[in-house]
Amino acid sequence: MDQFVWRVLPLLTILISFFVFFYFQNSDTAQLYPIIKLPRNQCSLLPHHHFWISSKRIVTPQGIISGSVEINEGRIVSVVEGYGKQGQSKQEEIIDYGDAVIMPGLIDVHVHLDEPGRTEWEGFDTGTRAAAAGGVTTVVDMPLNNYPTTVSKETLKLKLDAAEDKIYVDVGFWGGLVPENALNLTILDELLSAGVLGVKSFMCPSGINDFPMTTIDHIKAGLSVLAKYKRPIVVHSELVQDDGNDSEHDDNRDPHDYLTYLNTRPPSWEEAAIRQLVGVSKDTGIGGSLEGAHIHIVHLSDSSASLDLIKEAKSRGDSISVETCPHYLAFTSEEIPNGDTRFKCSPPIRDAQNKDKLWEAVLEGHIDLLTTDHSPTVPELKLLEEGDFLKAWGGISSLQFNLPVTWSYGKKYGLTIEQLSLLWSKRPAALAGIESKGTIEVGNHADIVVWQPEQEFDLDDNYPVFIKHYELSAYMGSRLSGKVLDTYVRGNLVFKDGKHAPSACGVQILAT
Ligand SMILES: NC(=O)N[C@H]1NC(=O)NC1=O
Ligand SMILES: [Zn+2]
Ligand SMILES: [Zn+2]
Repeated sequence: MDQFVWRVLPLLTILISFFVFFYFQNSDTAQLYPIIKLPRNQCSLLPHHHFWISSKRIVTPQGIISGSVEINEGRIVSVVEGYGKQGQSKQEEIIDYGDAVIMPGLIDVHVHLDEPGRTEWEGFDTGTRAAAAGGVTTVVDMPLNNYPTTVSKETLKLKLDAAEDKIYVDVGFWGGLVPENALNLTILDELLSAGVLGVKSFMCPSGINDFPMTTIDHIKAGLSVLAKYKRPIVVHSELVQDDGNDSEHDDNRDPHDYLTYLNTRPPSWEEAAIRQLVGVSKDTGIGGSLEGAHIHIVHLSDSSASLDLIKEAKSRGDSISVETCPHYLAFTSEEIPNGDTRFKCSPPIRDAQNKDKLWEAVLEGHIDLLTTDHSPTVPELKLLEEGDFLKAWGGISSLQFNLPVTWSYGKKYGLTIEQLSLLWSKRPAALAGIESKGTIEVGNHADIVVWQPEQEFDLDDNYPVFIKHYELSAYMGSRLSGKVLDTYVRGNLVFKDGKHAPSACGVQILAT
């Protein structure tokens, strides 16, 4: 007997060591996303660590099912058809949402949170409260509008410090590609190594002095480093052309007329920028000199020539993608009232025919994903009273309204709930390289929005809106359908019935 034990014991020890080793190997993402930072009752409006949510409409990668999602310690541990698990008896741990939709939380990869430096425009606290209230469980913050801009590992550190203990949803960060770090690639390398998910650059003036524009050569230089890290560049794709009507210096033009502004930024600007980008993206495909890098075009507005260039690049195998924003899918230039600068953004909102074509491209899958480009400012710069489209800040504030706006306008074009979920969760997660998010699947973070597509509501002064200066949002005053009921971030119920959890337990997502 003794002899047997002595033979088996070393074997057992080796086996256990292997298990322990592989367990910790696989839990490396836990370090990236600590599930619980504070006592649960402060992070969540629910006391449970382990519970089921059920409904007749759960959006899974395999389609919509009637069933239950089991959540334990922040992760999805089972997805089953039917009510709860067999033998599961504690009724209070099943939350039955009836026919409300249970869907992956939205992932908005284009949000300007403006902190530090311009917190009076928008900040981590207000911005992520708005996200939670809108069913957005992850945002990726843009590197500009904050001061200083996020263009080095030192300025990223300022961002991370500013976000500490203020975020209600998970937040990742884009760095900025500007001439300075494109000409000194060590700075860019350090920024990427510090954890930004990729970089953002402008091919035209950004409106922010310490975020200068990049030429295609700067972008090429940046891509050589991004290829090594396998991370994307996201590009504001407008290139100033001579054909833009320089209305600012034309005294006969009325700055209160939206068309005056529209004519200053024609579709040819987007086309020219994208033509240069697809000239470079040809090397991002398999076997290309920039393999591993990826070019993503932000907020496409032109649904004609620009889109054709992107389709062509995709069909030859380039690593390239494109987003558009709800405001290009909801509004048309014909409808924008005189002097209503709430609608000013760049590229501009174009005509009704362009909007129809943009929807067609979304529904046919040529546009990969949706983002807000949530970019608020203070009333003094939005110039609503003056109504001057040429001088007002360009940026639309809408983070909290992504879901109802996309749904309200999209359903008229035949958008399905599954398509909406691909556009707002799965594909944005893939672009940002955020693992474990974006779909309701076993092992993923329990990032979930529960919403009622059929429920209508008025976005009036009685509606709880959390974005800063919400009165400047172009959506205020509209009637929408698709009300967000509850939002879970890593199993924490962070928003319910107009209220947030007592503490901000979102985590910072850093690439490794
Ligand atoms: N700096 C900034 O937020 N700019 C954004 N605003 C806008 O309308 N388009 C943009 O790129
Ligand atoms: Zn932009
Ligand atoms: Zn932007």
